[in-house]
Amino acid sequence: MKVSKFGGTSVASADQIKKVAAIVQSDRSRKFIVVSAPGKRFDSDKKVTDLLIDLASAALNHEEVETKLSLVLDRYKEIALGLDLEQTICDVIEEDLRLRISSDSSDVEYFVDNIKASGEDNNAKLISTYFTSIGLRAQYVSPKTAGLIVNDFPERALALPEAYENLSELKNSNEIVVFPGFFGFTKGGLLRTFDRGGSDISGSILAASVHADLYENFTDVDSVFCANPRVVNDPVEIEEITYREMRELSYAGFSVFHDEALMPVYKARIPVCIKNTNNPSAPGTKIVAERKGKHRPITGISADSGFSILYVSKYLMNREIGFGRKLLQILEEELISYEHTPSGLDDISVILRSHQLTAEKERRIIKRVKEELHAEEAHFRHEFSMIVVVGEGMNNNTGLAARAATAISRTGSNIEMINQGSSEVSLSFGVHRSNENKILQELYNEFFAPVSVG
Ligand SMILES: Nc1ncnc2c1ncn2[C@@H]1O[C@H](COP(=O)(O)OP(=O)(O)O)[C@@H](O)[C@H]1O
Ligand SMILES: N[C@@H](CC(=O)OP(=O)(O)O)C(=O)O
Repeated sequence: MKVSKFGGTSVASADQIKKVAAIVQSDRSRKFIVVSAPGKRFDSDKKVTDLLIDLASAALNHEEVETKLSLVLDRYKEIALGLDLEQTICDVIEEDLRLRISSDSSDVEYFVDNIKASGEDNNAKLISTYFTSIGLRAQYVSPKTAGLIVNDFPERALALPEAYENLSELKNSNEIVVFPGFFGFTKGGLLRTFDRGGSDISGSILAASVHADLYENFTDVDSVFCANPRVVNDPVEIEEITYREMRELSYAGFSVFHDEALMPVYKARIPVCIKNTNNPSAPGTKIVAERKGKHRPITGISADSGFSILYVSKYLMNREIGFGRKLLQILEEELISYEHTPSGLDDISVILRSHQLTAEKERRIIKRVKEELHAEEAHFRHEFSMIVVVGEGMNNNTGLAARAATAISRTGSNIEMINQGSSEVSLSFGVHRSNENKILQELYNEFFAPVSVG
């Protein structure tokens, strides 16, 4: 049996949801359907999740909410109309949203998560109503009743082990289960959402829980490409990719599949297939434990912005026992996680995601590093991107790092940091954000573009 997740673009309009229904009808093993909130219908459109975030912030600031509420409700109304559904489902959605907006907002994080999650929750209700209306035996299942238990981390919750046991009960369902993605509940019953794009995570948890034969992730592209198709024109399609490779790539920019969605299916050894709702007969990309046959040393190149570098230098740092630990502890106490720590004899750089910083946090960190660690120099630099070259074949291939560095130098860009992942499937370059796209293009030309002879 299969768990099939349909992303925001796949459920953005009535026509898209009709395609989803046809996909479900065409294969009886598609028993678990995980859905996102309605996404973008066209490039300049707004995702319902973003409309809901605007709505939550207006409510929190005691601003007028009716206009923002209508923007959300109109999306569902349009979909319901296009699917010939009765008004009742829109009334259910409106009542639900009004309840969420008028709820106690003293716990701001809970209030925002609760409104954000309504996007998938109400869409799942609507889609199961539509499935039933066309004769499919389907039921909406709430993550609360099903027991998708998560930790108490607002906006970035993680599933707890008991979630898998609870969800495994759904295996016995005689009907198609329509399950909203993106959120779960703490042991105390509080709703918490996953990271943005987290419906992929819900699908993966469900697939691992019910021991699915396949986890299908339906989106709006025929496959995962070896580079972002929004930057590189017509990139090579990836037929098969390993969990390790996909984790590295999706972590650093392949937004097509959330990196946290890999762990549950990886542990349960469930293959994943990324497919296109708009072209379901295309084979898609398979994510597997091991690839067979011959393949290129490089599988993909990703790029992601939003990184900062904390640079610290102190003469004889290499001789000082515990320097690195103390430095990282200062970050830990500011609730900051880090990505890489390239170092020299007398200096160290800590690469981290900029969204975790505030001006106040930066000031405190620099002060402590100078006063407590007696660093001679400590400062933050911002606006960096990470370019990650990934491939299982990299460790048997000498010269790849040199080829990549030479390609980057052809763009005239400076490399701020190089890190060869200890897993030996990745090589990361820290570069200034303004150079990100031209570097990605040049690396693509180096490793993937066909060489013309003659
Ligand atoms: N390497 C890549 N391969 C395929 N798609 C990619 C890649 N990198 C970025 N994307 C983007 O990811 C998009 C699909 O992800 P997303 O917008 O989250 O879809 P969904 O709404 O289905 O969840 C594609 O439209 C594409 O622009
Ligand atoms: N709707 C949520 C969760 C999600 O997974 O969406 P999508 O499938 O559109 O990436 C978001 O926008 O973050």
